[in-house]
Amino acid sequence: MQNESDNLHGEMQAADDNEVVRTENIDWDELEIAQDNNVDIITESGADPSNIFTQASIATSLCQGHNASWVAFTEETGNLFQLFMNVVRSVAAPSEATAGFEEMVLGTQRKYYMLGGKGGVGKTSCAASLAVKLANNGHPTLVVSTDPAHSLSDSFAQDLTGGTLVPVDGPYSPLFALEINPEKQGKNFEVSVGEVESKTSWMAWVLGRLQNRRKLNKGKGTVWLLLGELKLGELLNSPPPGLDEAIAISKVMKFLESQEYNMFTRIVFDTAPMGHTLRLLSLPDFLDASIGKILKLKQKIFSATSALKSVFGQQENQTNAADKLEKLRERMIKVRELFRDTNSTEFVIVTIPTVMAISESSRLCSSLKKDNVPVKRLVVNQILPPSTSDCKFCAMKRKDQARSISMIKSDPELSSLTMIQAPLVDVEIRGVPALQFLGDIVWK
Ligand SMILES: Nc1ncnc2c1ncn2[C@@H]1O[C@H](COP(=O)(O)OP(=O)(O)OP(=O)(O)O)[C@@H](O)[C@H]1O
Repeated sequence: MQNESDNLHGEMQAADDNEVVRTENIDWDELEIAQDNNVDIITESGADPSNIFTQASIATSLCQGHNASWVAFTEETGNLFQLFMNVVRSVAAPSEATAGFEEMVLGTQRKYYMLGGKGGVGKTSCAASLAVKLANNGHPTLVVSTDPAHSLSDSFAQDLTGGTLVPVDGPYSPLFALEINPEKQGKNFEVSVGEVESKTSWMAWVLGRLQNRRKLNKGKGTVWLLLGELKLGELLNSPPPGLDEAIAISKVMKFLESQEYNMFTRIVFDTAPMGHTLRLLSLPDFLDASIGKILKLKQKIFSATSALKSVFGQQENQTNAADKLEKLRERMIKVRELFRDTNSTEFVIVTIPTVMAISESSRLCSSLKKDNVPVKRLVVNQILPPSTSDCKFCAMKRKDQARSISMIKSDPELSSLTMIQAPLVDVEIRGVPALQFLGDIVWK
């Protein structure tokens, strides 16, 4: 088998442009070699019908935007190309509404797409396939995972774990991917808060001593009281849910402002499972309250008398820590604004056709709307493709899925969204050609 595969690779690499190579089966790697070498492939797939979908999947990818073409046939049935293409068409177009991809691709001003939903529904595959499609349609694109359980590396079949932008090979326009570790960002926040806390505790102690000795007037006593009220330890011990991800997103926003990265016209976020994302949305209000206190305190301390200034020999460090927090708060406000900006941002909910997933998606949708987050599209992923010969299990599953889809249609929150139905495919969605294939089905 290994030899057969090696032979095929060699044959395709050695082939001249538009030469025809015959093979029984090709996989994604071979497909890439064929594309690179502009080789036409004839797949003699045998009479095994279970092979048809895989071959059809490869066929659509191969024919998309490349000079290579694809034909499959068996000796028994003759030319199966038409049959395969029919399968592709029926599987690729189960949806009643299209995703409105034309609108997503329109314009050169920067747009952000946040994909979110319950864990395991296919958020990452949908986000990565959207990024590939946007890049293939002329947009320099960045895809970022802020989900602590990253699967973007697996999806692109590339190591993206370094926390830096990694170029993805394949699409026509530049595509970069980034896995950002939200927990690490959260830790940096703890350090900043910790710095302020240790300094303020120390100052509180000094101020208390001074006040006891009646060296402070009433006004400075107020500063002392304020210090006591801060309770920064609480902030540290129980950081607000979603903080990690909020910081991660704000970091991305920060570097996107720099000239080096302003070429990106589409940014796709693969967000953490929806609980986190939801709580993230209320975060800036929390930060306003908590960091606001720190900032107020900073102003009070800085307007203190020169006698106090001499006491605070470490004023410089304290300023840095408070400044860091102030900057963080400003960035958080930007994230909140970004989440709510209808012109530049859209939150796409990804779900699967089960009652549980749809109920959760409905709650997510309701919260997003309440928070004024623009949400227009709902991807219902992993729908069983049409079949004429269902086993009992598949027939039951199909019935369940149909019921779930009608539930969406009558759901008060979800029914107003554009529903994009994406089929469950029988190949693993892994690597750029596979993502391109999925993208062409989902994002139309
Ligand atoms: N339409 C589909 N057909 C077949 N397999 C799919 C489809 N969509 C996703 N998958 C597969 O399902 C698995 C989970 O997908 P993915 O990682 O995209 O989900 P996720 O929602 O991002 O999960 P997590 O929250 O755990 O990161 C992967 O193995 C992926 O290849």
